[in-house]
Amino acid sequence: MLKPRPWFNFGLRSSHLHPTFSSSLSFRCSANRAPKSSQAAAKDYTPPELSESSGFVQKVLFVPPGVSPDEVTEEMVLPGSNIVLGPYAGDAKVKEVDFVKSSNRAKDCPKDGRPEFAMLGRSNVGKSSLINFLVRKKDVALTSKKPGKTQLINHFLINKSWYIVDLPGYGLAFFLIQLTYIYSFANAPESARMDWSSFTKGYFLNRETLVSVLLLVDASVPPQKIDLDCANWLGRNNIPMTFVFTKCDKMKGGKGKRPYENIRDYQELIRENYRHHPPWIMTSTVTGLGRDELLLHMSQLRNYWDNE
Ligand SMILES: Nc1nc2c(ncn2[C@@H]2O[C@H](COP(=O)(O)OP(=O)(O)OP(=O)(O)O)[C@@H](O)[C@H]2O)c(=O)[nH]1
Ligand SMILES: [Mg+2]
Repeated sequence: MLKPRPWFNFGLRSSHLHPTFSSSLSFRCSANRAPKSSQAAAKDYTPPELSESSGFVQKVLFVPPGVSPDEVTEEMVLPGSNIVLGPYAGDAKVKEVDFVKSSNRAKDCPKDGRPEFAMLGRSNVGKSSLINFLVRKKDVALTSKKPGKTQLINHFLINKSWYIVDLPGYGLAFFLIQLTYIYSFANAPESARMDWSSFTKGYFLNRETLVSVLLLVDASVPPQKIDLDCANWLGRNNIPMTFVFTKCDKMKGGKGKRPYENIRDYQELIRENYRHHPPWIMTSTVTGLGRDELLLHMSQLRNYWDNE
């Protein structure tokens, strides 16, 4: 039996064709106020006006267990995110990390019942780097400039009490095809694009101790259909997720969009599919953006999980 995770009922729409509420999330990052660095990007993003109804708060902010939407104030929203900090947050420091094992099937993963967070995202999005960043160690998880580095389900035990799980990336074919400029693949059916191995899918569908997926999305490129497909697949299967935008330090020049613009575009697409916006947060392993905030978010989910 999967433990209920009531904080993650985002209400995935059955059809992607019916956006029911308009674009009400107020990004105050206008083109005239383009931030100079990614840190500035996070600071420049201000949460929506909280004077509006609690229904509005629920649509754009992630309100965790223990918090009523009516009591949310701007100070409670973690910088560079839509995440409200609640009473379950705490004990967010990483004091020690141990690599436990690599598994090639969900069945072989640790069975000690400890809660875990899984890193999911396209190959090369920065999953392994984010783990090293969170635990402040260089080489706990192996990273590479070339996609396809992580091939198994890798469990890292934090403070002897919870796990971060590194996974192989999806979309390797997509990545290679993009490189060779064959864009037709982008129009392939979802099933064809969701090319990550069935063992990874088995992990998501059967892992009882999974508190949340961290779905990593590269903020330095425009929204990719494969990432939206992945979010929808998780939503359809009631698997809780947090969007973690990576590489927020990368600044595009010329016509290239800046990370916060890509994030805004991505969120507009997500909003079409969900009644409540899932939690999201901006990060950069280069500038340190989002580390403490993400750990706090993970702590509130984990502590709630532990107490239920
Ligand atoms: N500029 C920048 N580069 C990053 C960031 N995070 C990761 N990278 C780089 O992205 C590349 C891929 O990182 P990995 O962590 O190996 O990516 P992965 O998602 O684990 O890739 P697979 O194991 O192939 O699925 C490496 O060259 C990293 O240095 C970031 O926040 N900013
Ligand atoms: Mg990796």
